[in-house]
Amino acid sequence: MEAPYVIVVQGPRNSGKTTVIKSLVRHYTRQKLTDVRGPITLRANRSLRLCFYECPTEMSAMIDLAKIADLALIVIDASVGFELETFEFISILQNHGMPCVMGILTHLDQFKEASTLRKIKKVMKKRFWAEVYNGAKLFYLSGLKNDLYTDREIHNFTRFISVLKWKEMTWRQEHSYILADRFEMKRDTGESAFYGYIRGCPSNENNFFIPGYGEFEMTNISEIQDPVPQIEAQKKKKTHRTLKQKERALYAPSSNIGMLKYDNNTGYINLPDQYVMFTKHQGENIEEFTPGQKMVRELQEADRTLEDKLAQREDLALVDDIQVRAESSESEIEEENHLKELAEEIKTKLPKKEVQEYTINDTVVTDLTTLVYGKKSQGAKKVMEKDTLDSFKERYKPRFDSLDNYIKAVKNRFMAGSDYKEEIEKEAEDDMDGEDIEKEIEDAPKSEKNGIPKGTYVKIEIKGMSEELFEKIVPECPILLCGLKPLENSLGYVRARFKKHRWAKKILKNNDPLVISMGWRRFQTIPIFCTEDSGTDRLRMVKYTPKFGFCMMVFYGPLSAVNTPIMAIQDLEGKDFRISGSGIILELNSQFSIMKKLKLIGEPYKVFKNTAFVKGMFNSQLEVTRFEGAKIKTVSGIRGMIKKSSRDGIGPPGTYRATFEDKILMSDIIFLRTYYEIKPEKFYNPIINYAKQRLLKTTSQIRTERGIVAPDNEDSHYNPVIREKKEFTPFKVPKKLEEELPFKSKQKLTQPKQRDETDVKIMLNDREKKIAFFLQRLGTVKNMRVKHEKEKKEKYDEEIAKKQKKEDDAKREALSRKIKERKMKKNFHK
Ligand SMILES: Nc1nc2c(ncn2[C@@H]2O[C@H](COP(=O)(O)OP(=O)(O)OP(=O)(O)O)[C@@H](O)[C@H]2O)c(=O)[nH]1
Repeated sequence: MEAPYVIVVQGPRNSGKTTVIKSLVRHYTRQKLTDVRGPITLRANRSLRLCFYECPTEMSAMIDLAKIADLALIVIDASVGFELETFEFISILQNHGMPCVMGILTHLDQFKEASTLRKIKKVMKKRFWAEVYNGAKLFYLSGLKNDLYTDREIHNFTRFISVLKWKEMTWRQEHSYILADRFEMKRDTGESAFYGYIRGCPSNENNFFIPGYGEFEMTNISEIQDPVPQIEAQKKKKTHRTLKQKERALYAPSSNIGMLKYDNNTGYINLPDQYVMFTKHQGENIEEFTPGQKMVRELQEADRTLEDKLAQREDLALVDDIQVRAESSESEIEEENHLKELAEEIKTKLPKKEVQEYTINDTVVTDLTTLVYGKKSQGAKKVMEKDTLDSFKERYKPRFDSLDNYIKAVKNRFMAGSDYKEEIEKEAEDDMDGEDIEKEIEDAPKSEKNGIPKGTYVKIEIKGMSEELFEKIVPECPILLCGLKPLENSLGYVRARFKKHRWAKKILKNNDPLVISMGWRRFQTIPIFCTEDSGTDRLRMVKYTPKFGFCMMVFYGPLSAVNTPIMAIQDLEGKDFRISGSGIILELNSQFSIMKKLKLIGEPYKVFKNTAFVKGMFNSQLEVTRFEGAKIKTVSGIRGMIKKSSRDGIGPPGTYRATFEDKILMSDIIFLRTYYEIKPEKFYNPIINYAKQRLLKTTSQIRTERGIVAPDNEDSHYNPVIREKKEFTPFKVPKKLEEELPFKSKQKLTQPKQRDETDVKIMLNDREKKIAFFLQRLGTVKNMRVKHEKEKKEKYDEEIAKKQKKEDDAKREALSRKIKERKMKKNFHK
């Protein structure tokens, strides 16, 4: 049986998480929640039970809930857009197994224009798909009605939930856990009890780990009545699909449902006025009441207890032990007959010997609980009558010499202990065949071996949680009781593949503390980043995580199985994107050897042929002796070996003699590559929920807090490297030698033509050739058209110019004629 599926409703502040849960609860149960706190379990339909949990924005709660969510509802306020919490939560989900995810877009009523709304929906959907996966479901809740989302939209939404394919996750299948929906503390014994469904795998834990609180020893686990039992288990026949009103169930002990309210230790019944039936009203007529109501009213009006009343009556008394001798009534006889029939039936199925002990004795009436478990039962007491007991003893004399032995034998029958197994095995030799025994042995210890099955509602009592600690538990933050595997209880070193999150602002620095979420645990540790040198098994330390790629991370902490995902956070309460990176466990070990690369640099002191004295690499003769035989190299690539420390007088202390494969230059730099082993810090600090925790700070956090400037090392500055161009003397080949050389190696008078690098010949396929040819033709047509138009325009311009010229000539002629005429007139007057 599956426990109710956990639906985590997550979103930034005021995005509408509470309203979504309230609307869903109203849809499923027709009940109104006044506040939303802790897990809310309800029956969605005949075969589906759901448990809603509103996720707070605290990182710890987000991590814990992401680990147990079967469906994550991500509520996004469309009027604000995507916020960091949403991205963080999606990241955490992806890291811890990625359950089903659905998005809900709220506050859409704030967009008045339809076109804007359409655009917003489109943009948000695209972004959501990019973050989650292509095709992820995103719902639009377009507004409120009576402070809840509209029935139609919620109805459509729930249809998707009811047909959802719930994912199975490896981590959960291997671990059992409980999301506590109620908790209480027995102050006298100091034991605290947590109630919830067993999830994941069957539980057979002795200890439970509560993330944020620590590990506690379990004192008792008991199955109790399921507050929202599954209907299918009760009724096999399916009569209807939808739930009847009385089949709707809601269990939300931390929320206020109106009728029931629990605080840490007490439960209250809060009855609305319309349901108050038996409170006395003024002027009521008792004669109109039903007989039942009358009896209640009489009891309410009684002024003395039954005991007081009896005390006054001498003829009556209460007795503690009542001996019962059953008078055989008709129905009892019938029942006995039935039992006899049953016994006969058993006899035919079981071996004779086995049945003998259990033959139903119609005269034996006894308290089985006392007989079997040695405790007195709380119900009515029945005792064995003496004469019956004698006949009982008589009957079993041959097999059991005393009643005690018989009782012991019967007890053994009820216990899955060794006695039982031994006896069965012994009997099997006599008269049972092998198959039956195997089956019985298998059946007997099953409940012990496999634990309490998942989906069972249990009460878990633990000890060791102080009252002070218990007071700190609030239903708003999830309380998980997680089972741990033996490996997960031990500490050691973990090697993981790690990648900085692309949104983490800064690359992570070696030895800076990190909060790691791994398995059920959250803890702070000091990691060392390293890479695996290619071709070797060496782990080489790197100072920072790469900006984009993967690297290794080694840290100390509680162990988890290989391939368990991990997630790292540097600042739990930071304002920027809080997730620093993620990875996966590759290896567990008691120690890892990480090497730090060291490059020692020296320069030649004196150079002989292939031998040179090198100074500046070491400071003393002793240092040199440790490195005798080590390989060295010059920057120009000439390899060599350290031979011996130089004799006194040659060079400064630490100078040594080395041989090279070629003669080195005085200007060469010689370097020696060595490795220095470093050990990761043995630091592990579990994250707690119940108090403000002192966490280790990074160096940069301390510097910022105290206003300390980072030390400025001149050597660490990046300076532009300016290299003078070296002029080499031209290479001369003696004339005689050149004459003997083949033509290929002779110096050429003309240099070969330099190929233009940009001139790359493109090989076209047939289709591309066709396209190119077509484009070329189009180009020709276009060019012709342009040419034609140009000619036409030139012609037109020419004509216009000609016309203009003609007009100008005519004007000029007319003007000159006029001038001539005036002159002639003047001359005539003279
Ligand atoms: N106009 C409008 N208001 C909404 C919508 N959804 C929620 N609200 C309002 O937004 C406010 C916050 O809603 P809640 O459901 O309390 O949001 P929450 O995410 O639970 O808030 P916290 O619990 O404070 O983080 C309430 O006043 C709601 O009535 C919506 O779709 N449209």
